[in-house]
Amino acid sequence: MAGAPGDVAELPPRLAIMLFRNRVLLPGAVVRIRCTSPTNVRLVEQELWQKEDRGLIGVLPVRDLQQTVLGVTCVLIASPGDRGGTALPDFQQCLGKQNQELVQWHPRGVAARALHLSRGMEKPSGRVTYTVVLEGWCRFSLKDMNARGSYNTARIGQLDMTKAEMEQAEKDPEVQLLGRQFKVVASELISALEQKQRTVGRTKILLETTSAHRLADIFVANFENNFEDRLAMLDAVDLKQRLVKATEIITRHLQTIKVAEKISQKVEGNLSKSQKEFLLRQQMKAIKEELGDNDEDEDDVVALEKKMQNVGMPANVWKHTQRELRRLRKMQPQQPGYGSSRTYLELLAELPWQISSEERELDLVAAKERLDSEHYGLGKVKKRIIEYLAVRKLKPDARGPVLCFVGPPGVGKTSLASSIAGALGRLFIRISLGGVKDEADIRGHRRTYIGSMPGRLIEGIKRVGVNNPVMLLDEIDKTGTDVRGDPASALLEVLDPEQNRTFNDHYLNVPFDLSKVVFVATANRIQPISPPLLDRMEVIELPGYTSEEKLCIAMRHLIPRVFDQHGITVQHLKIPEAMVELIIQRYTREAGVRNLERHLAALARAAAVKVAEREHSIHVAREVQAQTTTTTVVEGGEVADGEIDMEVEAMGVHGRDLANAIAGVEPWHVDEAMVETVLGPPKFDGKEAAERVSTPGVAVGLVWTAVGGEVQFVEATAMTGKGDLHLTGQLGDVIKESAQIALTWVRARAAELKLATGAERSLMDSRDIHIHFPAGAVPKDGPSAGVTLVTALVSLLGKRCVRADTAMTGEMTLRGLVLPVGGVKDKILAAHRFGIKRVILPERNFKDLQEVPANILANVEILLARRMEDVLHEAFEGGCPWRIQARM
Ligand SMILES: Nc1ncnc2c1ncn2[C@@H]1O[C@H](COP(=O)(O)OP(=O)(O)OP(=O)(O)O)[C@@H](O)[C@H]1O
Repeated sequence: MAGAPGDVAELPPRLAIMLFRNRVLLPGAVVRIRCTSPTNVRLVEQELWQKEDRGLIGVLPVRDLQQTVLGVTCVLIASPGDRGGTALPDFQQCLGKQNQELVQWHPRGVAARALHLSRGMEKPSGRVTYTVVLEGWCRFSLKDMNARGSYNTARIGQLDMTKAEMEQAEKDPEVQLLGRQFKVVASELISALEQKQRTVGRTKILLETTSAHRLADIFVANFENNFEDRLAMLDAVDLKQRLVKATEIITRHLQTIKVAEKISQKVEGNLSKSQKEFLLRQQMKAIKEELGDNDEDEDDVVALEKKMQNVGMPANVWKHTQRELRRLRKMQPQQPGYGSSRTYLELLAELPWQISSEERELDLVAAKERLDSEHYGLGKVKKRIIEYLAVRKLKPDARGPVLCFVGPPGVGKTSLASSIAGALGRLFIRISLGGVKDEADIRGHRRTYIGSMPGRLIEGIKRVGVNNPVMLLDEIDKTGTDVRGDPASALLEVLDPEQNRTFNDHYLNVPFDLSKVVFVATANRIQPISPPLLDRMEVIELPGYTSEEKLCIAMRHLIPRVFDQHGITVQHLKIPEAMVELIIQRYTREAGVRNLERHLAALARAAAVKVAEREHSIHVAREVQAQTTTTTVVEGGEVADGEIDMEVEAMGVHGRDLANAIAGVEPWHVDEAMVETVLGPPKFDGKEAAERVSTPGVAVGLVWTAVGGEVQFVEATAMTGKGDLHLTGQLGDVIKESAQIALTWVRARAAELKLATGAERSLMDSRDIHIHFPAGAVPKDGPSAGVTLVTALVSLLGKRCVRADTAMTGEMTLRGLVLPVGGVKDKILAAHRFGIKRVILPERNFKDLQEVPANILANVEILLARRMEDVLHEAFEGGCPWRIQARM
């Protein structure tokens, strides 16, 4: 017998029959069965095992009418788990009784051949068993059944067509169409299965190589478990009927798969978010474990959460934090945004939501002592600070004004603020606002920006770690406005007690209570501070120091502090008062004491080097001494000690120093030469004014700048031209106008002032005048140079020099009136520092003189002028050389 299953050459008229209970073998299907019942063992033995060509047997489905078990274990190899059906359709009646069992034979069966046979023995009983792999071959019909020994044989009739008949039938277009239809459904099923399991490769090959009707049997045998459907397939002898039935069964199967797929998707979707999250988390954990990754990040987040629980966040902030934490948990550390989210949460965890430093009971006497011990002078300022502290003591939650110290650099504004913190027993934090032009610097950037950060205030609060520090808003006048917003308006919110309770930093995005913070501000000038901001502060002015004050500050505060900072003591260095005075006069000309402190530090550094060297030489000298005690041998008549001395000298220590070092520590006295060695030649010699005013056309003015009062020279020169005025030296509009006024006034009074008469007059008017303000890189503005400008012009045109010891200030009008100006105290101090002995002031600035220390007034002669003529009268040696008619 040859050919594939289904290709029927010829079937024998009689076949031994094996009964398949509730199961159907279809042509092309392969099953493995284990035969243990005596009937089947005998059948296999006689019909298959003992026959050489391992012949054919008939497999006949039987339906159980009584649920008992036959001794046949049937396993469908290609479709395991064949369980069979239980329904009873209209069955061709073929009742038989066997072993007391009621079964119903199906009138059609399938001839099968054994692909494989094996014989076994049951262990305890010694009974023989067979395992047979059968392949369905072709359909037959049952004509009658006879017993042959213990099993049945049956007369059969061939149902399937022969190969030739089949080829003929396949040409039928309807068969072809049905065949194609079936193959489409079959391939769809294969693709559907392919997505789920990748073991359908063999079936796919069959799809391409096998004819449709044979495939129909194979597919139903493989994919359909239903007994009735399989029976119906067995009964479908006609090709068309078979293809239709198979298409129907396979389509149904396909639908089932699709529906099952949909359902499972739906079920998956219905898993609650948290269940899904849990599942994924578990999976992630398992993967991490598998990879050996430690769970540090997760632990970190837990630690972060714990930390947050303990910082006492307000309820709304805690809610917000929880949301953010949940977001973080869902992220992978490598994911973009993880880092920023973490940094943000860390900030939330680090902010002192509830942490306040304990404010000790305020002792006003101690506070005063402290202020006095840390700062020399500043009586009025200290008084105001004590008042401020007293109010806080009586009413701790009082919303007092914000103190704003205004004054030139180095006058102690910062250190006063830190003394306030010390007196209150609070921590101190300094926020530098110099150059802040972006509102985001105060309020932070929104987190949507890359690299966003909290503002300086929140950053400061985080740094200081308590919510009630003394916060110094340093250089509040240096905040500017540009397209990036107005920092001053953000500061308004900060300084307003009504609003700062819920200060909103853009980065933080939750309100932070700044109401417990004590704010103190500093500024060099009041003018740049916006009026609303200024309105929220109480301005306390700190003018510059006199030389005497500077001397006291240096002796009492700066020198001890500088010594301490450099690790030296009075045993190492002594700076006499005269030398400090020298430094003040010749090396500094500032309102504060910052440069003075710097110079003293330079001396201390030089002393530190000396001390270190000295200690080294003592060390070396001791070694030398130790050596000299043993080295007493004379070589070539020379004493070895001499050689050793030379060796020590080579290391940079002079014999005298060494002697000193060995004798004991001598303090190093600072003298003039030493000052010059360390600080260089003096910067100011007191002769500058005299040199500069030695030619006509130069006058000495006093101006007020951000760094206090300043001495300002005005130089004027004339040249042939058209009578134009040229101005240089970075001048603002107001000062330019002052120059114009001055020139007009002088030209208008040329005759009175006897500067020019008749023809000279027109000559003078046709000359160009050039006025220059030295220190050309420094911008200058303001009206107070008016009188100086006139004086310089009169000096130029009258060809007489002004007095070198006299400086002046004052605005002037076209009528020659001298108007009062600001910053008088600073200006007088500046003049004093400069070595100027006489100062001409507008008469109405008289009241400002009360602020000037008496020792300054004793050294500087103050001349008050109401009119320009008065100024001119005092500005030149021996009074005004010209007759001036005073008129109003
Ligand atoms: N009256 C004073 N008594 C003792 N030390 C002083 C006095 N005035 C200033 N100092 C010292 O001078 C130095 C500079 O002072 P500080 O830094 O407070 O100046 P500032 O006015 O804040 O300057 P800036 O405007 O540049 O910030 C500090 O070491 C300070 O202690």
